Amino acid sequence: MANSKNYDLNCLTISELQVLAAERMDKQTRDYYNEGADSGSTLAENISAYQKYRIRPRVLRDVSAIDTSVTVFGHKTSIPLGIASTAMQGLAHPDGEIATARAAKKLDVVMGLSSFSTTSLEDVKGALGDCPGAFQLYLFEERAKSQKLIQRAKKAGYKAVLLTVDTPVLGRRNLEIRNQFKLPKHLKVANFVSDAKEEEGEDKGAEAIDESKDTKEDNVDATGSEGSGKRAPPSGPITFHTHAANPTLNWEHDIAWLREQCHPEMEVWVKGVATGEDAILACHHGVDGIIVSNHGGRQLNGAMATLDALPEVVEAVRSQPRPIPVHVDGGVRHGTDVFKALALGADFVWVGRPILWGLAYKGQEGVELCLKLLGDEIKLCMGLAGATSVKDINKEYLVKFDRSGFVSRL
Ligand SMILES: Cc1cc2nc3c(=O)[nH]c(=O)nc-3n(C[C@H](O)[C@H](O)[C@H](O)COP(=O)(O)O)c2cc1C
Ligand SMILES: CC(C)CC(=O)C(=O)O
Repeated sequence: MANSKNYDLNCLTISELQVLAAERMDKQTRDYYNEGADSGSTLAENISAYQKYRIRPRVLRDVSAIDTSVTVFGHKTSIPLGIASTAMQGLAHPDGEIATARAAKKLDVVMGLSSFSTTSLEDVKGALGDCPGAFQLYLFEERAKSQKLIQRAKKAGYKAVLLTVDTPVLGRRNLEIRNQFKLPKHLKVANFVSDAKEEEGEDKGAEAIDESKDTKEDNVDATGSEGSGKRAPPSGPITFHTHAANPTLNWEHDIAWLREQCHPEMEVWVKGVATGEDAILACHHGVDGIIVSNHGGRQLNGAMATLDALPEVVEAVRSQPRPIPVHVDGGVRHGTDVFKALALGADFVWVGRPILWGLAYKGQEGVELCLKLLGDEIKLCMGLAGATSVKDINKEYLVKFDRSGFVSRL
């Protein structure tokens, strides 16, 4: 019998964690965390895409020692899975990103931190200690603000900047609109407090970043467009509805600038690539790595599932003279999903919502539980499939089913 004393018997799977978390979140938070854009079909397909593949287990391979470690951002980490950057974790639990960082440190897992965190990037890095952190960047049209943030991330010791590239405009999230999403007054978008203070004067700082003043219209249209095609760059206090999206982002103008700001201390990654063409451009523009992502199905609904986009990105990158690492996120809910993504060529996998569910369930302990469940599942899957190290996992371990149920080798 499995050693049950190490487990939370109320929560043995990520699906159970999702249910337990849902009971603990208020409606606005639950809807904001869980929804996808529009009908949510890309969110659903991110998850179901994993069911198109089955594992071909190999036997008699001596799996008495299994090594799940991999090197990411120059650091050897315990599992081939990291914590994806998700905004405003203070909504899930009072300890917010600090609880997540402590869990990451304890289990030696890489953490991505959102620009729009409710704890400052310095405090989060403090909690992470030597554990590697990657800072997710929304590059604002007003570059000076982003430049400051990049310098702060560098000084704090983040290993990489993950530039989010799938948000030229914000996707349409209907529950967020219907709920008239507002950051509760006790929370703040912590990385921009000092900007607000400088602009508005010390006493007005907190007020200047108060998302609770968002209007319904802000939620509907984050581009500032008035329907004429003309738009003004966002101004005033930095809130996610006004500043996260940047329709001017482009390869020529922004990537070289970002590399100059970050190198050599921090790597520059692009998060949100979903095609072979863009993967090749990423290589040409000298980025250090790619995260295949569709923002957890929160941006372009109707986009391919990330697992379906992964093979063309991997193939494109491998065709280049200087291949760069390829990571993937979206829909990962079990260790076997991680195994399948690795088998399709990903070097590493990130997980978003399940971490938020862990946080909502029990703060740091809940995030640890989430990571432990996934980590144990990865190790178990490797053992049962006959793979003793992550580098050995390749497409020979998979078959794919098509719609008619036909099974093919890859
Ligand atoms: C509530 C929520 C907030 C998010 N915030 C950000 C963010 O601030 N920056 C970003 O690049 N991605 C953000 N993401 C996307 C995640 O980084 C990641 O791509 C996605 O969650 C992966 O899908 P999964 O949730 O199915 O694992 C967010 C996702 C969720 C669910
Ligand atoms: C736009 C954000 C600041 C948060 C985000 O990326 C998300 O809600 O998906």
